Amino acid sequence: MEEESKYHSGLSFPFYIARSEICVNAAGECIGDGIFAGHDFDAGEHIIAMKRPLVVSLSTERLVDTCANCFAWTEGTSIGSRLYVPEGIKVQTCAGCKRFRYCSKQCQKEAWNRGHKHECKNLRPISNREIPKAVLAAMEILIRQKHGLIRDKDWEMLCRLDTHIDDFKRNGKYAEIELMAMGTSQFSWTQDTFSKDFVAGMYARVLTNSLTLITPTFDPLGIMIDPTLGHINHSCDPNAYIVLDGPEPAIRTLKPINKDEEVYISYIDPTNPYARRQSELKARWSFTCKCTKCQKGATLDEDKWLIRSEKMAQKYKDLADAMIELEDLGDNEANYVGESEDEKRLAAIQWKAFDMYEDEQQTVDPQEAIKKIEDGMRWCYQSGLWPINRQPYAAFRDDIIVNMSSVGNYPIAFAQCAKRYKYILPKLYPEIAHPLRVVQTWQTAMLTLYLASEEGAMGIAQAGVDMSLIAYMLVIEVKFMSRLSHGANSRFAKSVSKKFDEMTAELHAKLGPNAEDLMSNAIPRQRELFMEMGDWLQY
Ligand SMILES: C[S@@+](CC[C@H](N)C(=O)[O-])C[C@H]1O[C@@H](n2cnc3c(N)ncnc32)[C@H](O)[C@@H]1O
Repeated sequence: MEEESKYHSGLSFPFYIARSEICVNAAGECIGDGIFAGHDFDAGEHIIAMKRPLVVSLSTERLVDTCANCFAWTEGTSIGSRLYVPEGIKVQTCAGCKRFRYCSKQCQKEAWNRGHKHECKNLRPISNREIPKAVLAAMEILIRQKHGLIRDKDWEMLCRLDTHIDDFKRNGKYAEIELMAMGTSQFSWTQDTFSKDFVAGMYARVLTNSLTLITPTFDPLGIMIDPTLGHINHSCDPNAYIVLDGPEPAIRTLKPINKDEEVYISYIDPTNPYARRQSELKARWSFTCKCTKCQKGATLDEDKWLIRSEKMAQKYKDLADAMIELEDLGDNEANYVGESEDEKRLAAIQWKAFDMYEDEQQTVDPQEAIKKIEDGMRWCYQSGLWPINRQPYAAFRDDIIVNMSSVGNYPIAFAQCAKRYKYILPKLYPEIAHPLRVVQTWQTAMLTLYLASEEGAMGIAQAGVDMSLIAYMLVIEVKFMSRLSHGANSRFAKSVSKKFDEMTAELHAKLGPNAEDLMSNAIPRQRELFMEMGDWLQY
């Protein structure tokens, strides 16, 4: 790989692929590979950075506003937290296929040469048809291989990834795989090259080995499949993560990793309770997770309730009983709490919370989503069962911030950010340069800055509060942490640095020659005031 040689010159190769002890079958035999550190790494370093994943497929909603080559998402956030996207950028539809859009002639040309020229004409007659992203990804893989556009080494590594066909046959989903594979063959015009079974295997491989394509601020854009990235195994207590800098994915370390230690990322939200993590991994990736965290079972913070199940208010016991009677909660393994009657009630209450969460996540209209999120947050809060950092209570809060911002209710979004900053981020992401902690702090900083620019900070600032200094304090934090979370040369870290420079210049102009002293004296007090704002809202 040409990109490999530029890293760690003088050091041994940064990673290697070998048999992993975590992937074992029922007989205890190692049946899978993983990625291992080629030398020692500190936290906040990158292990691999590559030019782009082998194949990417944008989700249907993102096809209209995202460049299919460099993945620049052109819709700006109202609070400016996506400053890494060049200003004024727009995407234009490919005149041939009318499906993909590009932000420049250069991007269109790169995609064309990478393989689009072999599919563009064939996609034209089906331009109005919605094609699932996994089918589009499998189509691209087959087309590129048919035309000799995938390197032998990549193809060989890709084909080594497990298809999990036997699991699909066992869980009754194979018929669906075959159907999708038929579409993949037909739309890609590769029936002459690849057998039906081979295509079914490749489609299944995409389903079980793809990762989420994300922006540098972790908004999901689609899926990516890559032979190297696809070899990284999962842990609910990962020592690494994947971050994208435009089209360039990098594996970065969350914790120090010693030479020959296995590198793990998390395929799911590792802040979820034990049973939910297990069930999600089993359903989507067909394995029973035995990572160090799962070995501790439901004993960690993610599984703590505020009170014991038998202490639940009678009202909630009654509601739970009604739910158990009405809903089919028999197969409720993702919410498993325990065997007693009260624990089963607790599982039903939790089921309802996650059901509400999944429903609001599917809701496109922000006003409607806000109503659903508020119902969900109230459910968690008023039940008296949820610690503030237990899921999905914490995840509801992330969504209320996004939706309140998108309808222009910045004061509430801000107060929720303050609560999250004070109570949730340090608990859920104890590593200070955890990429989600950094990105959410950045979102808070930009929201604060926006409010600082509004007359009277839209009525939220109280005596003594200086919103621009609070924003500055948060930007300083992100500036230092983003070097570790995203890399000093990443577009994200550079856009944060640029914002920091602009804010520094403005504050100097406003405060005069003693600006530095004035700021360093005032910031600790502003931090205290910001922390107090974390208690403004009841929930
Ligand atoms: C993206 S692949 C990772 C590479 C894979 N080990 C291989 O050799 O092809 C995902 C698959 O790896 C296995 N796997 C990943 N993490 C695992 C874990 N923590 N425990 C058991 N199996 C795991 C599962 O079979 C899963 O479906």
